[in-house]
Amino acid sequence: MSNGWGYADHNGPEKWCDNFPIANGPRQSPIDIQTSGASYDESLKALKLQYDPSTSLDILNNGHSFQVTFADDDDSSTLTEGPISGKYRLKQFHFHWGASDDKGSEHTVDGKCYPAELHLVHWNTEYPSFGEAASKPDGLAVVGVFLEIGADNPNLQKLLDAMDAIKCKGTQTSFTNFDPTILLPESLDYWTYLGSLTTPPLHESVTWIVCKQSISVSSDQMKKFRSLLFTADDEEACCMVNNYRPPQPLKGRYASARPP
Ligand SMILES: CCc1cc2c(cc1OS(N)(=O)=O)CC[C@@H]1[C@@H]2CC[C@]2(C)[C@@H](O)CC[C@@H]12
Ligand SMILES: [Zn+2]
Repeated sequence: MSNGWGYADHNGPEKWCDNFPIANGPRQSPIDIQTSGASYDESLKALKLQYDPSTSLDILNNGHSFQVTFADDDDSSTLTEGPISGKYRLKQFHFHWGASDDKGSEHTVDGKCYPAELHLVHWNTEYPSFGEAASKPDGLAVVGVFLEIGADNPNLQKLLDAMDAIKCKGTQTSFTNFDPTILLPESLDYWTYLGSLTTPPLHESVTWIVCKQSISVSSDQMKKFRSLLFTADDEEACCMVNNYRPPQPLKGRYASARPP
C-alpha cells in the first residue's frame, strides 16, 4: 500500500515519473502563469457556469484531498463558452493547500503562491463518461480559483463544518443542496492553457481555466483544512497538508486571456 503515490519525500511529485513517465510530458500541470507572457486571444468567450445545487451528492476524503461529487447523468450543472467548445458537465470539486499560509496552490502567478487552490472539474459530454473523458486531449476542463488569506469566508463554512465527518481517508458523508457558484470570485476573468491532471495518472487531458481574481479564506479556516488526514483510521495519523504539485516546465506553452 505504501508504494502508492502521495506527497511525501518517498512518493511525492519528484518520484511520480517512476510509475507515470508522462510526468515529464509536453503539457504537464500546474504551471507558473507569467502574466507578461500571456497573450490576448480575441476568440475567447466569457465563462458560462450554470450549476444546479440539487446535483451535489456527497463529500469524501479520498486520501489525497477532499472532494464534493455531483450527479452528472444530465446537463443540470455545466460549463460552456469560455475557451471550450461544446458542453462540459460538473463532476466534482476539490482543493489543494499547504502546511502554512505561504504555500499550497498548484498554479502560481509570476512566482506567487497562494495558500490554497480550488479545482472545479468538468468533463466533455462528447464522451460517454467522466472516466472515458479523463484520458482524451479535450476531455476535461478544470476551473481553478485561488484562495487568499483575508477575512473569514462564510461561503466555505458548510465545507468546513463537514470536515469533522471526513477526517480520515476513505470517509464520506452526504453533502446535498450545495451550489458551488458561491465559491466563485466576483469576476470570472481567466487565463487558459492546455495541461494535465496534477496528480497521477497525470493524463494530458485538461483545458485549464484559472480565474484571475481570488476568493478569501482566513488563517483560522485554513487550520481546519489542515485538520484532515491523509491516513485511514487504522494507520498512524498524517496531516493532510502540502497536497500540491509544484509548477512544471512550460515547454513552449503560454497562457491566453480575453482582451481587456
Ligand atoms: C481533473 C480532476 C482530477 C481527476 C482525476 C485525478 C485528479 C484530478 O485532479 S486535478 N488536480 O484536477 O488534476 C486523479 C485520479 C483520476 C481522476 C480522473 C479519472 C481517473 C483517471 C480514473 O479513470 C482513474 C484515476 C482517475
Ligand atoms: Zn486538483
